Amino acid sequence: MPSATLIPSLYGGRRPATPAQTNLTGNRLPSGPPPLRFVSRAPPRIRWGRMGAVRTIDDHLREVTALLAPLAARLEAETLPVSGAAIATDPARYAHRVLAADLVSPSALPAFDNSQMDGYAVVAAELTGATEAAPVRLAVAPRIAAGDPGATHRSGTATPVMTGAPVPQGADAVVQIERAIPSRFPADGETATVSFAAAVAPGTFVRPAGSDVAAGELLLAAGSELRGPQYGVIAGTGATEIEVRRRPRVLLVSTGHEIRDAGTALAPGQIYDANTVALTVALQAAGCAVTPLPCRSDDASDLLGLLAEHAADHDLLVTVGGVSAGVREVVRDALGPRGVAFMKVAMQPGGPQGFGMLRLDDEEGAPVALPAVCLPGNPVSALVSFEAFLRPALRSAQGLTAPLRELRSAPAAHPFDSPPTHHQLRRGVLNDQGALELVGGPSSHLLHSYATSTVLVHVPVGVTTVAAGDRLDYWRIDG
Ligand SMILES: Nc1nc2c(c(=O)[nH]1)N[C@H]1C(S)=C(S)[C@@H](COP(=O)(O)OP(=O)(O)OC[C@H]3O[C@@H](n4cnc5c(N)ncnc54)[C@H](O)[C@@H]3O)O[C@H]1N2
Ligand code: MOO
Repeated sequence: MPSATLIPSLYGGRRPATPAQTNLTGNRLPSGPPPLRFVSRAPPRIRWGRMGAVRTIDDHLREVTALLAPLAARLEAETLPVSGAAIATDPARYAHRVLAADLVSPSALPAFDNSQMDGYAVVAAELTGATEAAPVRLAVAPRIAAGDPGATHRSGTATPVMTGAPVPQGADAVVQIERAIPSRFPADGETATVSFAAAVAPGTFVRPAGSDVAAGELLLAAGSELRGPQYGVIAGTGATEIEVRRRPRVLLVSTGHEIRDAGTALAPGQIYDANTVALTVALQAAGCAVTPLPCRSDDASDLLGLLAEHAADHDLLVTVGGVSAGVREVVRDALGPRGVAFMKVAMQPGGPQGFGMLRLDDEEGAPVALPAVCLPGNPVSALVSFEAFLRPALRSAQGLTAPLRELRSAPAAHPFDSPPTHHQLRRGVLNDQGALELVGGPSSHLLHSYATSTVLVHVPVGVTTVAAGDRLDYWRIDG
């Protein structure tokens, strides 16, 4: 079985952050202990290559997280009604929401002591000494069903109670109907007695009031991600509305003059746009409201025109493509002179990256500052970069208590080589033996391989050869 290692650092950084550190855009990094720190995770049987000075995944994640951190203050609370009808009517409104403030339970769950079984409520002390040879016989009291008001228990009786029914005051245990003699409830109006051939411990099959959550107790902490169970327990306490964080509004601009929408005819050399769709879904799953506006031009002025029109309505710009070393790199050309830095992370895929506080004028000439994260255009590079940097940074900015995916480790199913100068994030699946099988090669155009994978497998910087059985870190990407 794969072992779980719930540590914050995924990848291993090379230098600790100091309180005075600033990032590439001049923003001061948070002081105190860095949230993501170097943890040596060298598996013993992996051969290590030479380590150069590299920008690690942790280094880059720390800076992207710092860039997005001020978003938190802008994501004010909004009220969300909670009901099955509201959720069924507008499911998108309820997906991937984050609680804005601690939620205190308005009532106790369960609200009253109730029965966990269909059976007889009794006073346990009255069954002391009951045996098959000498059963204890009690008169049957009027039946209590779920939804009936509570009753007061009379000594010397056993009260038929159904699952969820209030246990009558004074009774302290429930005996399942199967253990009663006879093992069926008397008919309506029938005067009867019931016998018990064994003692019962006090508290048996009684669900005490407040045993799940007490009134006034913390129900869910600020930063909780709301899924079915969370909405369920909120409704169960009787709460009808909650405060959630406003979604970050993300302007998603995939670039490239050769890119076209599916459904249109392609000229030679053109390709369909996979990145806009994949990243729209990925950003939505990270809680964002996404505006996908592709830029089908490699001309920086076209991109700047699009940004001038839409920047002010958004909290974050995510671009895809146009960041490497070609003749015209539209994102570099347009954003480089306006506050965004471009660099290489020692990671494959996802080497070329950009981020910073973009400063430009809107259509009316008013200055706008917008955090920008610029991902490389190869589809696998874009998605892996999203996983490694943007997803955790966005989740941190929304105050989520667990911004990172759970990191686990498992043995490699087969041997493979790795470039020692780069972290590798290979795509793979866990096989039936719990070992990691790679899917496809390392190249970053292999989107189908990514789409049929369920995990990202991390091979650290310095590793040249992985043998079958070497333990590697991985995290799931299928949820
Ligand atoms: N001389 C160098 N060339 C390249 C380097 C380098 O360091 N030196 N880095 C390589 C790496 S690594 C990557 S990753 C890419 C990044 O390139 P860009 O961010 O500039 O992206 P593009 O050139 O625009 O596109 C790359 C690739 O991906 C395809 N693409 C782009 N957008 C989409 C989309 N929306 N849907 C589907 N496919 C898309 C595009 O057609 C290209 O094939 O640069 C390397 N080159
Ligand atoms: O490193 Mo690029 O992001 O793979 O192809």
